[in-house]
Amino acid sequence: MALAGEYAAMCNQTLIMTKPGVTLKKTVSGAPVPSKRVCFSALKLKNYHKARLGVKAVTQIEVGSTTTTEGSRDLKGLEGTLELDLVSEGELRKKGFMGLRKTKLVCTIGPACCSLEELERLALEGMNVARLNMCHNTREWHLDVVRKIKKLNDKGYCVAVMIDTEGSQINVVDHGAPSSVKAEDGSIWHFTAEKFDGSRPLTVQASREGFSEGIEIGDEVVIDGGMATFEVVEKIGNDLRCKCTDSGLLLPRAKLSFWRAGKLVRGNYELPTLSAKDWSDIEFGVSEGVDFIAVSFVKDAEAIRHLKSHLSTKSAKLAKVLAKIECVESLQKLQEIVEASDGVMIARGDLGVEIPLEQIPSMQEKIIEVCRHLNKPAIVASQLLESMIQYPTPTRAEVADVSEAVRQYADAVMLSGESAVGSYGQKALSVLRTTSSRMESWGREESMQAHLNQSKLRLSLSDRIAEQICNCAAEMANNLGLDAIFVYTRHGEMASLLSGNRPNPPIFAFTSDRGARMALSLQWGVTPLLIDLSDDMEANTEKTISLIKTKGLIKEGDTVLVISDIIPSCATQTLFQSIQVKTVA
Ligand SMILES: Nc1ncnc2c1ncn2[C@@H]1O[C@H](COP(=O)(O)OP(=O)(O)OP(=O)(O)O)[C@@H](O)[C@H]1O
Ligand SMILES: CC(=O)C(=O)O
Ligand SMILES: [K+]
Ligand SMILES: [Mg+2]
Repeated sequence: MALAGEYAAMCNQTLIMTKPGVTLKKTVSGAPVPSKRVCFSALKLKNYHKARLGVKAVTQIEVGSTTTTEGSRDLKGLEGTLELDLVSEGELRKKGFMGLRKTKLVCTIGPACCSLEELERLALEGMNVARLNMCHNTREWHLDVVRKIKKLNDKGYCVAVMIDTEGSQINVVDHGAPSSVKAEDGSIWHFTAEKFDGSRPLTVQASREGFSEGIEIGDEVVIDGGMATFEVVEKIGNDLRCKCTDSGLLLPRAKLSFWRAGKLVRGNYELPTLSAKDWSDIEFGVSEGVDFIAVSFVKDAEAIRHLKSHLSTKSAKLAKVLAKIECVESLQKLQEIVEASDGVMIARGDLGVEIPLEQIPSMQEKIIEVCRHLNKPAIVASQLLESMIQYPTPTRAEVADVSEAVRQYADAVMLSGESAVGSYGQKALSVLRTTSSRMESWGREESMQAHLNQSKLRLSLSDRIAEQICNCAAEMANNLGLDAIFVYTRHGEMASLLSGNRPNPPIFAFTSDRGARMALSLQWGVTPLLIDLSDDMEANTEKTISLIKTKGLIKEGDTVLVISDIIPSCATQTLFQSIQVKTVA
């Protein structure tokens, strides 16, 4: 058996392989389990071998199928509640296991969708994560949105909250008009950091004092990655006089970048990744218990490590730190940044200001690949359905862009202005949802999953065992055409490792850790559920199957693969890990 062979090869000095067909008496936390074994072949590391070889953990891999015999076991103490969010439950009822969407949906919240009713409509439409961009609006406004989302979660939704830092960027603060202004070819503009009253025509106030440091005559000022271009013709103190060389629109908060001979110029100033305002926003996020902190303009892994270690001293519930890949430096240090972070956002808006647009698609594919190898979630962001800010239908090209992100197995796709300020936010979300689902089912029908050679992520034997179990479990679930994967997980680790394999059946992750449940909201194919778990795995499985059955979401004959990273706290402190296939009786 390949699975057993792989195991034996991995740690052959510690495992004994039994012959296929040999039935081993299974014990869970010392208790015999009255489950009917249909077929059974197994590997088992016995305790005496453990002692003889000086191995700390016992690993039992069971490959076989059992029929759950509900009722044969004393179900006392198994009663409890299972928090499955309303939306997944509805989807499951309507479309069955394979109908569950795998790609997660992130919505930027703004004035167009910030009432409780509007937020609920987005939640119903499938929003998994609500993003708050700290560049915009007030602390009170953000607080109000966070509180409303908590209210929705209390009602049975499961929407995680992400804050996105402002970061150090140079953008237009004022250009003398409430909306856009056209810069005409040959017109001369004045760029300054000074505040001015609205009456000065052809003047742009930039967001940073030192914006012109290191900039020379002849350099180019590019607006929003190419919306308009100027040439610096004179420096007057810290101000720049510029001639428009490529006419176009200046939008409110447009981004400025500086170029010399086709290369991006970094001024002498070194802007910190996290400004004083960012730190204050992070304190706010921590105090409100947000689930994700997305860090803008990450230049190296150190900024991420620094924030993570700061957070670890702050509270028991750790927000996950996402690195936004949106500048040249983040591309140059991609691997180390992804390694240090809990996931990334491919922020194509600013990335397109810093690299030529034609490089964005290949960069996106590369970043997703690096993330998949390191098992970190990746969000594809910006302009996915940009035209829907104004129009009720997307362009065909936009639908193709969303489909491509799904085909590349991004964990999540994101709406920006479409939901924050657009007229058709809910409709845009529905386009993301239906497009993702269609692409996912097409991929399954055509068996397009290229099996990813998982890089060896973990160093310790027990972590590598967990990793290998998940790789094998995902392959088994696909090959056997199982209905679902049930993973019982303390902190989400095994659910995440399973997700990394992009298996066909949905992954139901049972956890008693609220933070872990929310963090899993961003992971491909995982439906996280909250439940009280005990050390008795058999009891956990029976309890969940019984509760899901009571809800009418699972029926006789359904087959589920069961794995777990729950380590019993029994006296021997043995690590118990198994793969079981259960047929619901
Ligand atoms: N909280 C908010 N309040 C008001 N407007 C918002 C808010 N959040 C977003 N917007 C609007 O939606 C637009 C798109 O939002 P988004 O956060 O994606 O982008 P951004 O500000 O261009 O850049 P970045 O994501 O790089 O910080 C913004 O330009 C802004 O006009
Ligand atoms: C999302 C974001 O920050 C960007 O696209 O630039
Ligand atoms: K931002
Ligand atoms: Mg950005």
